[in-house]
Amino acid sequence: MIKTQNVTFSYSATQKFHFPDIDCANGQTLLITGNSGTGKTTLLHLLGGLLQPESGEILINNQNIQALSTSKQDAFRGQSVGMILQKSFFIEPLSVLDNVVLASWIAKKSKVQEKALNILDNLGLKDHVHKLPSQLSIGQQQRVNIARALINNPSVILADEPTSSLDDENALIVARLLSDLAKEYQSSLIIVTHDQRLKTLFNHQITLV
Ligand SMILES: Nc1ncnc2c1ncn2[C@@H]1O[C@H](COP(=O)(O)OP(=O)(O)OP(=O)(O)O)[C@@H](O)[C@H]1O
Repeated sequence: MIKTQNVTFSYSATQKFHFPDIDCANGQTLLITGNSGTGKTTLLHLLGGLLQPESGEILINNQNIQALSTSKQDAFRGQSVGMILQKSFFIEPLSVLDNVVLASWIAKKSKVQEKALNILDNLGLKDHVHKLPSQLSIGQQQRVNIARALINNPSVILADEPTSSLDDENALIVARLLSDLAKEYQSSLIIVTHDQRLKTLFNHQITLV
């Protein structure tokens, strides 16, 4: 689960964000919407530890992240948070499979080839595991991104606009897949998006203004 209380953040003295509190249980999906510039990506980066809040608390599995030292925060997040960023960043000379295995090596110092193959298979990428990421379509690359975020069984999955570059059919497939996987893995899934197509799919929503 992930919860926040009174989280604030500023990039400058003239622009202060005061975010609504979040409460997302295991297996649940929370959709965060809002117009451009309302702070969706900023909030996701705060939840993922890429930014530090000015004040307030972020609790993952009841652990207050800010109470940990910086190195412990990094280790904790590496093991308990999976991030799916808007743009896919792969190690281009490595195969799809090796890109996913590498994510487990970085976070846990273990190489989990079988598990990576299973997840990629679940995501319909069985025939593509030995290809280079650049040989896949954008929708397929997005699914590799998802596999990489899931390889360490994260308690929390954070997805930034995971469907905005996809056509209607693939957008719905990816959104449903993410939500189904969150249920299966009992992870909390947070999706930030301005993709109106997702609004009808999820009951649990917050709109930033
Ligand atoms: N690194 C930064 N330095 C200064 N200001 C920033 C930085 N990143 C974002 N901002 C500002 O913070 C505000 C919120 O940006 P953010 O990217 O979180 O919004 P968003 O809701 O995700 O927007 P979009 O839907 O367009 O991606 C914007 O006004 C933006 O210009």
